[in-house]
Amino acid sequence: MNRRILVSPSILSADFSKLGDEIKAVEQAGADFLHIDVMDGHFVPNITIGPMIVEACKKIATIPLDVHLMIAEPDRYLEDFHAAGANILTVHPEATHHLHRTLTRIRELGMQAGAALNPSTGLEAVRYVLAELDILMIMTVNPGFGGQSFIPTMLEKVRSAREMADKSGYPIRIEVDGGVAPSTAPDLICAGADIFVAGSAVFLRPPYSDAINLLRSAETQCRTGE
Ligand SMILES: O=C(CO)[C@H](O)[C@H](O)COP(=O)(O)O
Repeated sequence: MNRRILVSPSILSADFSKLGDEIKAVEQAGADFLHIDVMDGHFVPNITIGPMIVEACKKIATIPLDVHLMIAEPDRYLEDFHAAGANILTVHPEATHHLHRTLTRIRELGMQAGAALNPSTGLEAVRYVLAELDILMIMTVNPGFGGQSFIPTMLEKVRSAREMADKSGYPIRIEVDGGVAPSTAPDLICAGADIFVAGSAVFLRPPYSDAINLLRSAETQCRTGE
């Protein structure tokens, strides 16, 4: 297991009254990406932020913006999020009729393409688009809210996703989102995850550098079986 673990703090758990400072703080604490959860109150029950806020984040952040679209008909907004400064754009196959076309367009625009699977969605949803994928995100909670409990059966799904990605021969990263914490991180790394989205485990556990290092150090526990 030689993959470097990347940490993508989710600003959903940040203090929005001082978002700029929060972004600078997680960057200084060693975050690899900045995770931005876009929710439309339709595909998921919650409503969060749109391209305008992504654009504002881009003015502050120097690390890549990892934008997760939890919205219906994401194809309508790919250009907007690209213009706003997204570096990675992740969509849900459950929300688009033509995933292959969506992923292709994301890459054409110059962004990395991600597909996120709800807990109940099987890996078959992405099997035939692996060539178009940079990141496969396994949702380890039902999308919509921060601070939910990790769904234990998702571990097996992460393992199968890693196997499928490795067999494909494409350099696909496995990102996990939801309930990622020091208690769940070692098993997730052992199962093959290499990008951690973490909202409450970072923003609600200052100092942020300790929180991020704690998640990364789970790698050692996996290697040694501690
Ligand atoms: O997509 C999400 C929820 O739908 C999130 O990224 C969420 O912010 C993760 O939060 P936590 O780390 O607190 O579980």
